[in-house]
Amino acid sequence: MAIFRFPRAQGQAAHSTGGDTPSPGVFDALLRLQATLDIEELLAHFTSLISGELAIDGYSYTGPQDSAIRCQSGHTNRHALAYQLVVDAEQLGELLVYRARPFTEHESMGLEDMLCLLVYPLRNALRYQEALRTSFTDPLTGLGNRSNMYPQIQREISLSHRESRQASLLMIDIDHFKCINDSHGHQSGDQVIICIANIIRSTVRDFDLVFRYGGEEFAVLLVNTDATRAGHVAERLRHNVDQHSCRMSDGRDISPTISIGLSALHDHDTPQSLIERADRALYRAKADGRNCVREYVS
Ligand SMILES: Nc1nc2c(ncn2[C@@H]2O[C@H](COP(=O)(O)OP(=O)(O)OP(=O)(O)O)[C@@H](O)[C@H]2O)c(=O)[nH]1
Repeated sequence: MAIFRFPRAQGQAAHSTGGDTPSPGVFDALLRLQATLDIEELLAHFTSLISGELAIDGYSYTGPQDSAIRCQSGHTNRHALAYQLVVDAEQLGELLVYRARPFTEHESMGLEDMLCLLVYPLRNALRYQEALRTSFTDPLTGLGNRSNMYPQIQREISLSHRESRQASLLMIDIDHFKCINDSHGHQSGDQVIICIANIIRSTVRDFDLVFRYGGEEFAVLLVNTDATRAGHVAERLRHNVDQHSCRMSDGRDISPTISIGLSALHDHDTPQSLIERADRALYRAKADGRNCVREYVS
């Protein structure tokens, strides 16, 4: 894979001979590339821009490490041009374009000229996506945060209604967490929150939605799960936490417990009404002595 660095070093100047003033077509393409922060849309503009010079069958793009960004369009084929994109030493991921016929030297030089138009808009789009991701993520646990939770639950409610499937919500609270903070310190409290978040994530399925609701409280939307099955999941989760000791960085172990409130999705639920019922069930679990699961009953 070639490394495409921008700005280019001297001697690697653009290959085109058209002078410094961009042609109206290139200027127009530049405007379109700069008008979007959506990576898929950006790459679609870019591939339509290069298609005048270079017939390709498809492309694939992988964002920088840890970004989980993957886009592809069309199909792969026998021959590929592959570039690792770097701008001002910042890694922007890898782009591959495919087709059946081999690429000529002239075509690969042409593509490299076009990549000069892509890299800054791509960097802007990646930074924007990262800012979005950060604003929706709880920095302590890496789970979705509360502002991420409402739109995601709303989306899942709509899907569940449309596809006539069930869903259930668990509200989870660490018991006597104030005592943990008071006896072991706030930092250990944070480590307990991380430990519980990890147990929750590893107990539920990958496509269930897990959020840190705030403080020592979590919410889990169990997708395609009725109240009976949600009760089993909640009990397994409670049991897993009860049986686990959280190892602190100073070597001490803390053994927290959790209380769980459960509510199944109703026909006319909003995220708020579903959360409110699960919260009431959670209060009942606390009132019943903690370290237990309670389902909302009207
Ligand atoms: N370490 C740490 N503590 C937090 C965080 N967020 C909230 N807390 C603390 O969590 C504690 C919650 O206490 P309470 O709401 O009284 O609940 P509790 O002690 O768990 O009691 P029950 O829920 O009734 O079992 C408070 O002392 C908060 O300051 C956090 O991010 N880290």
